[in-house]
Amino acid sequence: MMKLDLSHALLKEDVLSYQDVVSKYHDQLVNKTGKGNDFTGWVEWPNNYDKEEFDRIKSVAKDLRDKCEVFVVCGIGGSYLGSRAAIEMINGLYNKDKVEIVFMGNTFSSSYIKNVMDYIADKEVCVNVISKSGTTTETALAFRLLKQFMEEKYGKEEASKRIVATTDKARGTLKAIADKEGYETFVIPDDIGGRFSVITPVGLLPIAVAGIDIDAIMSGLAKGYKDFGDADLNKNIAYQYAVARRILENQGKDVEMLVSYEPQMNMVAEWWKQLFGESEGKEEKGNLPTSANFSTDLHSLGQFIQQGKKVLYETLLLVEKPTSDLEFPSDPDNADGMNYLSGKSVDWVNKMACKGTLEAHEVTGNVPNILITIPDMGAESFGYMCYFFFKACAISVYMLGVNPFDQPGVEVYKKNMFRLLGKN
Ligand SMILES: O=P(O)(O)OC[C@H]1O[C@](O)(CO)[C@@H](O)[C@@H]1O
Repeated sequence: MMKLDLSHALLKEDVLSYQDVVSKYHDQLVNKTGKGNDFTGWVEWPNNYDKEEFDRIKSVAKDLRDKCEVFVVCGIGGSYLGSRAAIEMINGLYNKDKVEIVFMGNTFSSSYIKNVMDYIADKEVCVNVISKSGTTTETALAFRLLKQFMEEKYGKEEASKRIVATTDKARGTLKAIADKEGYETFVIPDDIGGRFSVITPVGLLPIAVAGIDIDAIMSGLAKGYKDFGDADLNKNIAYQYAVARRILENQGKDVEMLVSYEPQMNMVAEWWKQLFGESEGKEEKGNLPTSANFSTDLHSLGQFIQQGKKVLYETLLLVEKPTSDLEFPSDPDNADGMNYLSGKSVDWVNKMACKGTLEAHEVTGNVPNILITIPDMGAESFGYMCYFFFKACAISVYMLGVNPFDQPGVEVYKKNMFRLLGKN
């Protein structure tokens, strides 16, 4: 389903020579003996997720789809990136589905928040507020505004039927509010951290409300579980990718740029950045995860990649089959001189741009390229890809000697902000 090609990665070490270290960390991950083992619930999730809750997600989503034109997802970080990534990847950027998904709670920007509130004012609205901790300030601030908006628009009783809370089973102020107001609730498992939570109700409810087949996501996840479950590096491309990242870091490459040639994959890159950035950016270690969309960004960042400081490697996240394609027309005048492409498919042009760029960056620019190819941008591929990156991330970060599953550094800004806001 997915392919990994390391032949353009300019690796100076053999990936397979890392078998012993990979086996050690694989054992720690699956036996829950490694760092942060309290947060490895995602490993077995494809087998042991709560099937009753899963069915409830589908029926609640159907209900919400009947009720609303706009579904507001209120969350930040892992509590919104995964669902947005899936929805944009699978549905595309200008989707004509009857329900529009809008994101809030991911910023303090008053301009953005007001913009959303004005936009939804005269529409039929339902809300999903999502927070594992139940105390995240961006989400809490936006949700208070949304709650008041919903109660003014629909009255308290109807509003409470249109708001769904996804949060911890017992902790946090969001759980207390949900209980008091009688909201439908979904639980974020204790042992799955935010950046791994797209495969739980956190991601699955908004994705289902967007009309996407979440059974297909879980089936892709199960296939990923099977294909990326082997400690043997020869058989596990997720682990090969994990090792290649570390080898490139040893070669002085401190920045990993995830590159896609599909604009609807941009949010997948944002999701991937949180996954790798929060997992490995600790103890002054780790690659900086960044991203670009080609060919668009070849006209901005392309110059740096080709000839700038040699700090980065590219990880191309390629799509074999586009969601749709079109044939380039001929024009008898040929005033634009583009007839050389007449009859060709636009996706073929995109793929030739990719081929030419790979050669330019790798051969002329000496920039290593890791190639990951997914078959399409469907729901099953999304689930499969999630499991690939989860496993790769865990092993790659264990190889750095740090805990992949915490994020202590994020607290520093929060502490300063609370002091300035006068919170006690
Ligand atoms: O779901 P919560 O608890 O609101 O957290 C949102 C995000 O904030 C962080 O905790 C960082 O502060 C992320 O790890 C998390 O995904």
